[in-house]
Amino acid sequence: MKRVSFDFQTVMSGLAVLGMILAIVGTWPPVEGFAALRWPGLALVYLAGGLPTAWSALSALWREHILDIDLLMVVAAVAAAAVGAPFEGAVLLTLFSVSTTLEHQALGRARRAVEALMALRPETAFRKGEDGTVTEVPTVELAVGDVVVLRPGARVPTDGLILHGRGGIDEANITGESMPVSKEPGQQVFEATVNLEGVLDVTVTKTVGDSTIARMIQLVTEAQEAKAPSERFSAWFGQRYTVGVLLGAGLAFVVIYWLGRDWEQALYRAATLLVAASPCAIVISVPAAILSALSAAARGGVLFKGGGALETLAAVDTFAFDKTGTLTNGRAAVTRVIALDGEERRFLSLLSGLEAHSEHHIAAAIRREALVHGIEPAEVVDVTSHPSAGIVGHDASGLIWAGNVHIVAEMGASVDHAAFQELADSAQTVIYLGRGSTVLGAVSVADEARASSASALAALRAGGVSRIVMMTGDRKPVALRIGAELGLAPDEIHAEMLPQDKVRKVGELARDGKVAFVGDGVNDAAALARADVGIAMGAAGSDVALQAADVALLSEDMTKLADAHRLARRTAGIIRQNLVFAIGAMLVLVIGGLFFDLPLPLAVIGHEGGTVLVVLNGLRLLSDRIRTDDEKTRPHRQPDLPDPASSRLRSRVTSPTAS
Ligand SMILES: Nc1ncnc2c1ncn2[C@@H]1O[C@H](COP(=O)(O)OP(=O)(O)OP(=O)(O)O)[C@@H](O)[C@H]1O
Ligand SMILES: [Zn+2]
Repeated sequence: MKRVSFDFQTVMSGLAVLGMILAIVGTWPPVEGFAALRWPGLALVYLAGGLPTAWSALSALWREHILDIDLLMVVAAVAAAAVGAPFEGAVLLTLFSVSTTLEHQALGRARRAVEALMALRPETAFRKGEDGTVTEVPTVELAVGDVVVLRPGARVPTDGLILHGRGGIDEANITGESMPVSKEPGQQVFEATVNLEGVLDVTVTKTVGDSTIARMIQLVTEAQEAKAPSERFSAWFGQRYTVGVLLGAGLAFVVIYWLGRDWEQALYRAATLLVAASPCAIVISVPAAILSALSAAARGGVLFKGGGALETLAAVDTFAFDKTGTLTNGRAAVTRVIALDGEERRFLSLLSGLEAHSEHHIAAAIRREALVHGIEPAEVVDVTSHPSAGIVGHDASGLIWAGNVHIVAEMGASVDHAAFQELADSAQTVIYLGRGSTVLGAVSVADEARASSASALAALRAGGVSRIVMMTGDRKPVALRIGAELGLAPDEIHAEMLPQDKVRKVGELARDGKVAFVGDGVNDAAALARADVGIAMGAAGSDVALQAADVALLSEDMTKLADAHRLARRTAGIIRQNLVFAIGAMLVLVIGGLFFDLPLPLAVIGHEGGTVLVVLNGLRLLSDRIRTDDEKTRPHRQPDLPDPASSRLRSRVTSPTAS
């Protein structure tokens, strides 16, 4: 439907240009003998350049009671023809038609930038059967649980988990990062990313319809429909203003006539004013910038759910961060295991059986610990999770629980035991496991700050963010250690917070300015919704968080967040430039039309030229460096490589069992 009208527009402006050439040849004195071409040429311009616009403007007026700005152009052209200046009117219609085509093309380019993602999907995949045979099937036929084989150089057909094999994956398509990420069994791979060197078996976790790319396309499509406040304003303004211009031009006609010019001259002046005062440039200046910025951001792995989120982000001066999985990489590792009865393996079996039911980063760390020691998780049923406290379930002998001191207190247990003292004094997360009111033991879990977090916070501060705070459900000592690594002051660190505490704190911060909250977990959803801009860690975060957020970061690289903030500010700046320029140009033309006998063709050139210029200015955002990962422009960037610290943590694992 869009496509058809776009082609129609191009053909019509082509015909208008042809008509204009005929009219020029027929009018221009040096080319004699072609005078017969003048009238058919002018007629063609009026028909091809004016009729479609008049038709759609009149039907909008009739059906939706909306006065289309384009109608002003047609009225001016007709008025020009009526006073014996059909040639000027034709110039107006031709330029108008050509510039409308250019605008369509330019905005279409911004839209298509995202649609190009679709083209990255591989058409077919190699599915491995039960018996190990491999068949090529269309990607759309893949079901959750299927195993596909990826050869080196192949694109990942849909989201999945690596079952066997390891190697580097180029994720630039969806995260904008040029640095390959090395992956091993158990890690996620995303649709359309490229497997570089390994042979991988991948278990499908999402069908093509639900995959990362499908989600991106959906988000961007929604974004294009959710209009930004300034966009709504210019539409509103355009309406009121168009009526105003029509009335103003009518008034000008009356006044100029009354001042003693003949009616033809007065009408010509009025038509010039109509063109000069048309707000086309003002109305297009905002969507041109926003659409381009949204597309650039999407290609850099930052998805805005609407132009409004982009505009609000530009005004944000306070950033609140969740800790686990947001500022830290969420790849926590178990550092110590204390079983009070000395039976470590049975203890880990019970704990991992309980944590098998949790999505929390801590739970994943505990499961991994059990796995590398070849410990079978115990059977635990009837599990409920207590957000920010722990998890409760039942095994064959009754109620068991795991979590922090909150859940210990809730169960009427006590951790006043010499064996736990060392853990409590450490700067690590401590999880107690208990049965009824008895504590069975504890594990400590340590998580590291993302390599990109410190530089991202520094970049945000450099970009004018005045307050940065960290909020976590974790213990104070852990929060202080991570916070110190990231250069946060103690009063910027808030620990032991329940989900509702985070919401309250965001509300408090919002009293002195716009607040962005960045989080990933189920426990962050309410704070994400409360903040002026909620930003979720997209690919790695929970679906609940993604749902509640206004912006999703698909990249693991935190500096993309600072880039997104910079892009938002740059967009706001370009919108301001566009509005100042458009209003300025309009004032010059109107003054020229009123007091300096500005000829109609000049008014037309000024008007259409200005409109095309603001569109091109907005289009500059399309190539913003957020979508590239140019090392030269990012001196501080550090990739999130598996850091030595986390392998140090794992070094106490003595007998990793090979699969
Ligand atoms: N599944 C679980 N198993 C054990 N303990 C848990 C579990 N979920 C939460 N907890 C306990 O509750 C604490 C707070 O959890 P919460 O999810 O609110 O914060 P977090 O995700 O650890 O940190 P952040 O708020 O920075 O993301 C954890 O540090 C842990 O002690
Ligand atoms: Zn216009």
